[in-house]
Amino acid sequence: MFDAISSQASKLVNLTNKVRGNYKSKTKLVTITSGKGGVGKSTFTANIAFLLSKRGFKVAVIDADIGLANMQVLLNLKPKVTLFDYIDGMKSLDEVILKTDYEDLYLIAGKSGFQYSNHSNSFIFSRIVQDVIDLNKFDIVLVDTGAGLNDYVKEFLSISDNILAITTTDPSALTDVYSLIKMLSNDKSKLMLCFNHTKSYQIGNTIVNSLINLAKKNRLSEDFMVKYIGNVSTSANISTTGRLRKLFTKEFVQDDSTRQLQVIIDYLLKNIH
Ligand SMILES: Nc1ncnc2c1ncn2[C@@H]1O[C@H](COP(=O)(O)OP(=O)(O)OP(=O)(O)O)[C@@H](O)[C@H]1O
Repeated sequence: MFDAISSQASKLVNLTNKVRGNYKSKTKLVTITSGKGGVGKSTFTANIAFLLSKRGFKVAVIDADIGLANMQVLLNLKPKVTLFDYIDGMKSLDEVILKTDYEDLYLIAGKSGFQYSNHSNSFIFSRIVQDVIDLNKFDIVLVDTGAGLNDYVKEFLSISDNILAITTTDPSALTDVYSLIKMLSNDKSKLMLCFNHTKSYQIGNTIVNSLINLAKKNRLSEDFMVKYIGNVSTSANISTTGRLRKLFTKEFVQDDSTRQLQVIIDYLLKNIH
């Protein structure tokens, strides 16, 4: 299934490239996902976006968690327009790119309670990502996918080469991450992986090595690389700021968790293309 979606996606990208000629946007795309729900994916996305903007990059977040969008809560916005208004042709792209209270940080909001069946899966969602890239206005676009591996998530993954997965050490989260690895190994070159609710960097490293060994044992593609890029501890400041619609990386600059996320940003900036 992913193969089919992926080959459909690359056809679409080739077609768009032809129309665009040799023009290449400066915008880099990073897609943030998780196998299991509730592991902290949206919290990571919002705070990574903020830290990137503080480092001087112009950043747009696309809330692609179709049906369960909550990025607007973390970024403290009450959007009247969402990506669906653009997809349905009711608003222009500029009209759905919302300025947040944070300098150089923009949001294209999703919509909670959206019914999957309203839109058939025909690459209408991921096209907005390509259109934002084509604007050539942002340095980095972060796409926050839903949890799990439904067709919408697969669609967003298929158009991205920089994929970051968030997991915890929980066995069910690891099982889901391994399913993600298995799927991506068919036609991607790498997955960046980081651990939330994980105090020690070393624990994450040990688990990633076990996942790599399992992949070898199951003869997944040898060209596919899983790259461990860091960990974030459990912190009461993270849950509290989330509840207050604030960002822990802004409110608690010196916290361990903020420093840990900065390490992840360092890796991202050196390795995304
Ligand atoms: N390291 C952490 N320490 C303490 N609380 C955390 C941490 N990471 C996330 N949380 C809290 O866990 C909850 C779930 O986080 P979040 O909404 O980011 O997860 P998610 O993976 O995006 O969930 P979903 O699958 O529903 O989109 C939130 O209340 C958040 O504040």
